[in-house]
Amino acid sequence: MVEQLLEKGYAVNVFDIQKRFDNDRVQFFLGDLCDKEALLPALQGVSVAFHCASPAPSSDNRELFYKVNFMGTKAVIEACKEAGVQKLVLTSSASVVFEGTDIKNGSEDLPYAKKPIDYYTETKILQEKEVLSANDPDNNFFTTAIRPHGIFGPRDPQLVPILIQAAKSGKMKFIIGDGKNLVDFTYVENVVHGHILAAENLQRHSPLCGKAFHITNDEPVPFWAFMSRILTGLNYDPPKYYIPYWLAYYLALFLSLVLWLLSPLVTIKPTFTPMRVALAGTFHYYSCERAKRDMGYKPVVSLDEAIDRTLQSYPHLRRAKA
Ligand SMILES: NC(=O)C1=CN([C@@H]2O[C@H](COP(=O)(O)OP(=O)(O)OC[C@H]3O[C@@H](n4cnc5c(N)ncnc54)[C@H](OP(=O)(O)O)[C@@H]3O)[C@@H](O)[C@H]2O)C=CC1
Ligand SMILES: CC(C)CCC[C@@H](C)[C@H]1CC[C@H]2C3=C(CC[C@]12C)[C@@]1(C)CCC(=O)C[C@@H]1CC3
Repeated sequence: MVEQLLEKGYAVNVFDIQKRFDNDRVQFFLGDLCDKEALLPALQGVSVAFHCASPAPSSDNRELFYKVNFMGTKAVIEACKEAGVQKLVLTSSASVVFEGTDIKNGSEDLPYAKKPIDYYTETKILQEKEVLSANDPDNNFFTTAIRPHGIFGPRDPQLVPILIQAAKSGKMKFIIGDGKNLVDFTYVENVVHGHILAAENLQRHSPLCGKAFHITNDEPVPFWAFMSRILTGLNYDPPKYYIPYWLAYYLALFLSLVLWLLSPLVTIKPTFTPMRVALAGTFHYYSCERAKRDMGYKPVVSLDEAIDRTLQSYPHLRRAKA
């Protein structure tokens, strides 16, 4: 996000809880977004704020999600209003409508999940509702939400590293379900492109005000074909045995129950959580027609090119050939 904004000639302030990069062209502010007072200096003189922070879904910490995604988002909104920021673009998630059952070409009109698959998703819903309802043209404050899905690309600490870690420990042997379920994986540059278009098109009377938009690669792929391509691209064997979806789901549920019972004694993070099994074994792809129509969105990097660039960016995860 920072790199594309700078490339387009925008001045950028970054607010984050840890400093993970150095760039002379960026003003960096260190702090917790739950602290409104800490946010204010970063927002002085700013016209657009992008709120992309969240604890990682794998942290599975209900209180932390509630504190950062819900209470923290309220603090971000208050701070934006107090500092005179005119536009707030939230990074939401397409998962706000996902309940663990198939979604095919889902539109933004699907209702929020009544039974979200985890605490992360539960608080992404609360967060999105807060941001969209804060849209207030009378006070010159405009809000919108971008809902990406399955973000991947260079430097992402989740998708490829978690997959390769699982392969290294011999856990990537099984295809969950029949392997035909289509899913969206979205290249990070397309996600960023959608955010910047949203900011540029968000203004009084625009259809973006108070609304959510899917941003995807617009090329749904079978979940297991995508995983296999990443694995083989980094010299790991693709999974080849099939396990029925419900068997995998109930095994993961049972495992999480056992680990919860053992949690006073030992903390173990399982690779196959019920949430990951649900994501691996169902259809979940979304239409980005509304973003095309209302902000002129079109993916700028194709899935093929995105996978190649991603594979090249992780030389340290490549397995040496025997
Ligand atoms: N990855 C995906 O597939 C998808 C992600 N999203 C959303 O995209 C956004 C970015 O996610 P992603 O790039 O994956 O995750 P990252 O972990 O890379 O980015 C989130 C950032 O938020 C920071 N952060 C967490 N808590 C706070 C806090 N209290 N105050 C300030 N900063 C904080 C994190 O810091 P630190 O790492 O130090 O905790 C991290 O730098 C999130 O809103 C996520 O919900 C939506 C759909 C799909
Ligand atoms: C062990 C394997 C079965 C799976 C390894 C890859 C997974 C780590 C990823 C596959 C789909 C990804 C995904 C997300 C995180 C990483 C995966 C589970 C999200 C949950 C991230 C946050 C969101 O908002 C939705 C994403 C859906 C897809």
